[in-house]
Amino acid sequence: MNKAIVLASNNAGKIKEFNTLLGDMGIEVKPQSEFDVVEAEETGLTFIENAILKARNACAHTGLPALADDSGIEVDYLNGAPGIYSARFAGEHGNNQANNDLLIKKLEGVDELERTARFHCVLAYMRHKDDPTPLVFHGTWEGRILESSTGQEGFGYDPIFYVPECGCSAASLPKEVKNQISHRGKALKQLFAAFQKEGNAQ
Ligand SMILES: O=c1nc[nH]c2c1ncn2[C@H]1C[C@H](O)[C@@H](COP(=O)(O)OP(=O)(O)OP(=O)(O)O)O1
Ligand SMILES: [Mg+2]
Repeated sequence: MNKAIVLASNNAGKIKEFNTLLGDMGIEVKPQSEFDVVEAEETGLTFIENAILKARNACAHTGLPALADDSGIEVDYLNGAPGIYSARFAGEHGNNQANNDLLIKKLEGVDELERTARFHCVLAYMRHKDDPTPLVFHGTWEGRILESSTGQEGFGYDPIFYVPECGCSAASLPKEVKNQISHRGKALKQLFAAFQKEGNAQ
């Protein structure tokens, strides 16, 4: 029997997307809250390091394989900020409203053509806490920062992220559409292909 995979995230928005996407792939994950995993400190300087820190922490606490996601938004006009600090851009971790307000403020008066940005998602899958070869995948999603929020779906920076390929904000997209084309969707497709190649890494 396959062992359960722990999803090393406490972000409700991410967890929803993972449940849908992984469910479609026939992979079952359980959020780390079900195992009372204490949140890892994100002390890395890259998405890759932070994703591995989170996955390793969940493996260590549960003895199970774990999948972690470290993600964020890179804004060209701000030389890549907020980047790995996206969740704590305005100070308090996970205050989406404050983060979005600050980003809009920092881009006040900046021309549309200079508001380019992209989401990054790095996934790390570790089979056990000492796994020396974690599976690591990276997906990106290109867009630009809007001048105000629009749309009710998604989470985080979605209401201020304009998606040129769709002509609306990420938060205006139906969930299924976002999941197909987002940074997370792209990274997960790579993970799924690797699982299939390994003959089910679970
Ligand atoms: O699809 C997305 N749509 C909108 N915003 C997004 C997305 N993907 C990442 N983001 C933002 C949210 C948060 O500001 C940061 C992730 O920070 P990150 O540390 O990876 O996640 P987190 O602390 O919220 O949860 P956890 O570490 O428990 O997985 O990027
Ligand atoms: Mg985090």
